[in-house]
Amino acid sequence: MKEVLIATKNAGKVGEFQELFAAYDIAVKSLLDFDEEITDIEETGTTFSENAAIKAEAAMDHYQIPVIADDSGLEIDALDGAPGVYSARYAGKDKDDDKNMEKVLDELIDTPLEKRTARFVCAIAIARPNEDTFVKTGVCEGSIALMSRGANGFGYDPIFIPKGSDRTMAEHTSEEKNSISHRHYAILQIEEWLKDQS
Ligand SMILES: O=c1nc[nH]c2c1ncn2[C@H]1C[C@H](O)[C@@H](COP(=O)(O)OP(=O)(O)OP(=O)(O)O)O1
Ligand SMILES: [Mg+2]
Repeated sequence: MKEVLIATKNAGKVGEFQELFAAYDIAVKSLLDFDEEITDIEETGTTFSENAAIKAEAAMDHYQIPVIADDSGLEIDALDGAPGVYSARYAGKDKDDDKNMEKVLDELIDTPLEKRTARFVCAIAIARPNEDTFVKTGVCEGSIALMSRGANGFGYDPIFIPKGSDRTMAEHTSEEKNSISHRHYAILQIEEWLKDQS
């Protein structure tokens, strides 16, 4: 089975890529599998696409193999698109999912349900030695719940209700999430490349 390196240290993402790439017969390795630390890659871009390319290229430069990176996050309309590219570090550098969700819920405390529209965005970059990097994006529309519910998934899943559902993403099974997620839609756009790998 072919193996692909995902330049991420987020175990939640790794698990989803493992599930989603199984359909292409591709096994997943991540930066969590290497003892040797590639120093924390700084996400200095202003868009998900820029940050995905930065992460993929940094790891590709280091290992000299094709690398995939995922930069993703939550855009909330009532907060002018925040937390956006700052999703992981919204409540501070320690990247605490619970604190991040609490901050969002606090900021939306006076915002009624119909004005809590939001979306998950996922940019996936593929960087290869001596070739141009390309980036594709997927989106999952929804809204922010009034309180956190559910235990599946990761990140902001307990406060995100996908459009058309009455459950939070964290109340969806992984199979359900993987058929509607921003990550799923981004991966559909790199299908050709994935099929060439296996
Ligand atoms: O499916 C998702 N369900 C819930 N939350 C999600 C999802 N996808 C991204 N998110 C949130 C988590 C984190 O707050 C931010 C990603 O930030 P992002 O910089 O891309 O990832 P990260 O720093 O955790 O790991 P890394 O940069 O090593 O890939 O958006
Ligand atoms: Mg990050």
